[in-house]
Amino acid sequence: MSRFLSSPMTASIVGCPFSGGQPRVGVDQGPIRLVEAGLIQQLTGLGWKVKFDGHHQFEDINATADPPIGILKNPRLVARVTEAVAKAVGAHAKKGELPVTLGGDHSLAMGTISGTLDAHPDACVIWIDAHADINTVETTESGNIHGMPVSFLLGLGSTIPEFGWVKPVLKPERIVYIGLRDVDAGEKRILKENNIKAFSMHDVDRYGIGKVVEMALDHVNPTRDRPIHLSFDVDALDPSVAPSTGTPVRGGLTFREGHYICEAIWETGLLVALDLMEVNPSLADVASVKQTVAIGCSLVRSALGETLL
Ligand SMILES: NC(=[NH2+])NCCC[C@H](N)C(=O)O
Ligand SMILES: [Mn+2]
Ligand SMILES: [Mn+2]
Repeated sequence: MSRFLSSPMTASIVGCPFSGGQPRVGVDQGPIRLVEAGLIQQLTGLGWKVKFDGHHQFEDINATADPPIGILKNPRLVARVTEAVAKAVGAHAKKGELPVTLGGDHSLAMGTISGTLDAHPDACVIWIDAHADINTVETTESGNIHGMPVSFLLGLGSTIPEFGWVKPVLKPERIVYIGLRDVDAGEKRILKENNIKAFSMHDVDRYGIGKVVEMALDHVNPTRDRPIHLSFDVDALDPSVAPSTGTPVRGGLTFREGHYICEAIWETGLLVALDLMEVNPSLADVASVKQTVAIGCSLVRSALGETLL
């Protein structure tokens, strides 16, 4: 059950084979592998009506010259792809469907969250990640835009005309993080200055995942009536659980902690959009890839109502 979705409950798969927000090839194959692994049939099996008419083809966006802006890499490409994703996600959400966006790198969340907030302006965001992805144009050291989407959504840092379509639609009190353990110095400052709530792995150890999810919801959704956008970066999980990802960081969530988060968000009845990002099937050995893709599918199933009993 989700309070904001129309019946029959419809999941719209937004497949985004896109890697322009970071340097490693292969993350664009993530959505393809997730669908090949049977994700659509699995969701149908849970009782969802599933809409999927192929992965997005961003090829007409590709070809043109795209020199760095400052140190930002592929800025025009990322800007135009995320704009297209915002439109797709927004259109699904406005029809009362649940957009399930499969990445691709996490820069895509600039699009997915913009789309969600267009359809549900009072939505909050729960961001599951090893990283805060909140670098600004001023603080980024890598120039990889997948480390920056949150700052664009909040309107932090200096603006770039190429990203003019991104409106500062997100308020700092409407986002909460779980799983952080690799946060750049500049990002720590931004989190503090803007009073953004984050639960690191230290908090998960201290309180347990059950309490952390409850505290996260109390912060962004105290009266449990706001729509929820869940943005899940697979690198939030420990690399022993989900090895095939571009920026693994040890000390992450266990298999059950990751799934618990998805189950608990589903249980709120408030889910309106889901992102599953950063699965990179070209990293690590065949068995690790298979494991990571399988976990990507099972996280999505958990967020869409699969129960253990
Ligand atoms: N979506 C991700 N995996 N992000 C990793 C970001 C790493 C680093 N903080 C950067 O800005 O480059
Ligand atoms: Mn990450
Ligand atoms: Mn991320």
